[in-house]
Amino acid sequence: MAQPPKLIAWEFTKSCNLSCAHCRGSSTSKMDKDELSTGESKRFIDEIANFGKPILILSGGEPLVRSDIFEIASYGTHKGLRVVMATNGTMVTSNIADKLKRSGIQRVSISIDGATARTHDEFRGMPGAFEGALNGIEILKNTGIGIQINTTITKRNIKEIPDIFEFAKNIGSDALHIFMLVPTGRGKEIEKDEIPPEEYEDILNWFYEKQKSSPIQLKATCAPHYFRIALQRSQEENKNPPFKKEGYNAMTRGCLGGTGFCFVSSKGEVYPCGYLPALAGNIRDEKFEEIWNYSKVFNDLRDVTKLKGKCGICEYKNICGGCRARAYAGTGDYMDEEPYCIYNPKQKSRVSK
Ligand code: HEM
Ligand SMILES: C[C@H]1O[C@@H](n2cnc3c(N)ncnc32)[C@H](O)[C@@H]1O
Ligand code: MET
Ligand code: SF4
Repeated sequence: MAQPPKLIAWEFTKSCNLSCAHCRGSSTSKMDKDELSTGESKRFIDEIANFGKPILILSGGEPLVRSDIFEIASYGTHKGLRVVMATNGTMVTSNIADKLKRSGIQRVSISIDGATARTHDEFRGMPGAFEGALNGIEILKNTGIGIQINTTITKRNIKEIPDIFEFAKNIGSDALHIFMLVPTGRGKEIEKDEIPPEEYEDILNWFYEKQKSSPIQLKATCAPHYFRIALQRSQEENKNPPFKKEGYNAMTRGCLGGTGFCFVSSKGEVYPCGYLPALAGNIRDEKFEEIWNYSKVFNDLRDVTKLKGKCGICEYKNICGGCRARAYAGTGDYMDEEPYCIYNPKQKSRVSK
């Protein structure tokens, strides 16, 4: 039987006050009537808590758009889950930050996609989004909630990443997590803004160098080949790889979709991650535990022998495994090779297609 998930990201609502260029959920201000109700949300938390004790990421859309978010966060905390929230930061007020704190939320991620207001606002589709996020960060910090900065890397901000790192340190955040643009949802429309594979390699090597002396945690999410790079580099340097196994700063394996992580949509659909539209089931029809244990897609993802192309013959397939969402976006097959990796596996045997 599979281990219960260590992390669940929950699109608590699809609705959002922004309309970012890359948004995987294609979120807008439109409210969806079919979202899980407060009661359904609590029953979902009961199911999760009876099964495991994962970190529950309340995400969206913009989770603060829903007024029952505090009730749900408190409910999760009381059931023994570590509840965190992902927000664009623009809706945070002192009152909201107090309620988040009281609901037991210990860390909140705020997305910052540029070191300047201009880059961030253009990407996030709203003038003032940068100021709003900075204001939100300040308030959350004053309330004593831990801050994580989430940054999606694209051609539009690649040159600003060192400044975003400085920014994340200066505002006293606990962590900077970088995300790689996945061409899904509205992200499909800005596919041209994906940085080329060689630049991925450069930025992830830069990231590896920085994490050696960084006072804040640096984590590359959805860049599974960071694990290959960090392993290659640490072997060259005769060092242990820089990965923690437990807690908020854990990094265990390249892609955790289906093995340690899953995504639940606002309508209760369960997916390996928010960027891979391969449906595993719906919590309205089946128990979450059954979907997690028995769905085809999760079982496929747990079996590295099913990986195709160069991922299938790669000596790093157990710790990297490629981005399954990017493979799916490229060919429609989520077990196909990761298209944004420049590494050539040593084994030259026949590549299964
Ligand atoms: C919307 C915001 C967030 C999203 C979409 C997100 C997404 C993800 C994803 C997709 C993974 C799995 C890595 C992979 O499959 O490549 C992950 C891992 C993780 N995230 Fe986040 N995350 C968010 C916010 C947070 C927050 C706020 C925290 C902590 C307070 C956090 C802590 C972690 C940890 C501990 C892991 C596990 C890493 C491992 O064991 O390898 N994340 N996140
Ligand atoms: C949780 C994080 O996911 C980011 N995010 C939203 N859509 C995409 C996408 N298509 N590709 C990569 N990251 C994305 C948000 O900007 C937020 O920072
Ligand atoms: N709206 C939040 C953010 O921008 C969380 C979800 S993004 C798909 O970070
Ligand atoms: S990325 Fe987040 S803030 Fe931007 S539109 Fe999507 S849900 Fe809203």
